[in-house]
Amino acid sequence: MAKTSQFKAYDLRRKKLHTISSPPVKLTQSRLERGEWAAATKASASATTRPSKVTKKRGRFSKKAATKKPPQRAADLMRCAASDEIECLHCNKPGDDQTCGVSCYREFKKQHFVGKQIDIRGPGPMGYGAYTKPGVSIENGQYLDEYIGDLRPLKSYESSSSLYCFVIPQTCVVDAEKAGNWTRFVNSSCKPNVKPWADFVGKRHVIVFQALKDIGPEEEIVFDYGKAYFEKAGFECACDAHDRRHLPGQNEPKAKKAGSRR
Ligand SMILES: C[S@@+](CC[C@H](N)C(=O)[O-])C[C@H]1O[C@@H](n2cnc3c(N)ncnc32)[C@H](O)[C@@H]1O
Repeated sequence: MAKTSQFKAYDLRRKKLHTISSPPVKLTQSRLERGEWAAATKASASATTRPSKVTKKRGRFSKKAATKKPPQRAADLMRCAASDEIECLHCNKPGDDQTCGVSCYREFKKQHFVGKQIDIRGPGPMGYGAYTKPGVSIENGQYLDEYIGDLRPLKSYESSSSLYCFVIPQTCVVDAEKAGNWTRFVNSSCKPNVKPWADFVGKRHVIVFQALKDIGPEEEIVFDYGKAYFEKAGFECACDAHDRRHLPGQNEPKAKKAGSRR
């Protein structure tokens, strides 16, 4: 089971570090609630194998669906099938290469991830946010970290009210509402400085954040959640790239102040 602890945030107004009330809890790797997966697997198996008139007549029930086992561990779920169509972000070898595996994942984390160089600050108008620490800079193109959380069945996405979900196509939903790492605090902006990618490292599915530009010290890390996120959430984006609340991609950017140069 993934280790948990609590997040600390710096309150700029009170100039004090405080513990953010739980949830969320801090994770070092994604976690999976086995009961939830067992129930989802059972439900989808019974939906597939329920004998309709036609299937009963033919006596053909889906054996595969009936025998499908729920994942036991997060790592099992995130493992992707070896294939020459996917490339590891660390070794750049195709996924069916024997030398690519868990060591690529460990090395990639060690070489790139900047979690220790990030501060959580807030609460502010958008709740908490993630910032580079004083003196820390991140180069354009650098991978910052992996988005982790509770791994939920894909089917749960539509009915979920969580505003912390990423979908890994054909795999699962990563939901960081109750638990995750610092990336769960990354707010949305129409002027993003990072972008999340669904990719592969060491035969594992990952969602990784990559810098879109050089990021300076004490700068907020932000990405563009996209219009669909705000439509599902039922509120508009309040980022400061625009004068008023808006849906990403819809409104004109902030009007230039009188006298400002092009
Ligand atoms: C993934 S969380 C980001 C962390 C969050 N600020 C917190 O304190 O937990 C997404 C939530 O942050 C807030 N948020 C982030 N970016 C926003 C934006 N551009 N406009 C309005 N709300 C935003 C919304 O409440 C949204 O549901």
